[in-house]
Amino acid sequence: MLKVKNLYKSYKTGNVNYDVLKNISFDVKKGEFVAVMGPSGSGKTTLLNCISCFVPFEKGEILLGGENISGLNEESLADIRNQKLGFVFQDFMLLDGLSVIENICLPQIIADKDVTKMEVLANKLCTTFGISHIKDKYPAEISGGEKQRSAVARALINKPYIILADEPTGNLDSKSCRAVIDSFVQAKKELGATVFMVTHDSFAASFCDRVIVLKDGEVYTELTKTTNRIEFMDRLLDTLKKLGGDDSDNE
Ligand SMILES: Nc1ncnc2c1ncn2[C@@H]1O[C@H](COP(=O)(O)OP(=O)(O)OP(=O)(O)O)[C@@H](O)[C@H]1O
Repeated sequence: MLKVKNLYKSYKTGNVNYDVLKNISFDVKKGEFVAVMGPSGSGKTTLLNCISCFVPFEKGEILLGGENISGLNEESLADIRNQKLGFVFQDFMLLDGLSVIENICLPQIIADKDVTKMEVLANKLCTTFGISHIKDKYPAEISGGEKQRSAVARALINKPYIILADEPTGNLDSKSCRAVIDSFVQAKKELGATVFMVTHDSFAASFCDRVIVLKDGEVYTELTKTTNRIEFMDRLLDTLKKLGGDDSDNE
């Protein structure tokens, strides 16, 4: 579903080039729930932004559903962003002037889809994520967890290849955090969704199938859940502790 091959990305500050991503390679299979973790500054957001087609990269390849996005023009990248990617952001990015159901329909409206069909799809997603009772409310009238579940529903309405989530639990209390993670797990189980999430939160990451750990712009290690969530979280915390990062602060 997602293939990253020998990816390099640098930023130029003055005359100096800083290598931020160095020879990153990994795959995410259809229906997998994968997290990216690592210390602050290790390149997680930059990696997500490259996959999101938001920032260009110098070397390497990113394939989405088999299609190589390197070298595509801005118009094609915009199409990919709208039709093949679903986004869930830390601060929800719901439009205040639209109701929950209108927010969920937004990617379909942008893609100029049929209104009746989009309403059917949006209502189904509301049922799946248990937000039918708030679908006519506005973002200011719903809780943080409900906002995130609405954002997950919106990310899924165009049936994207993959959902990209940037710190989706970062602003939430533990109950709302759990609601968001449950909605990803549900999207994976019931809709076969593929989810790729950047997080500092080992509790959230412990619900994933696999965690890619970055250090100084390189893949330090990949951890796969083999037995149960608690054992996986212990291994994650051990690994993050060895890195000396700031990611073991959620327990
Ligand atoms: N637009 C930019 N211009 C120059 N340098 C940048 C830019 N964006 C990020 N960087 C640098 O790239 C490195 C990686 O940043 P990035 O935001 O990807 O790390 P991160 O792992 O997501 O960090 P955090 O966990 O703190 O969010 C950092 O050293 C950062 O200062």
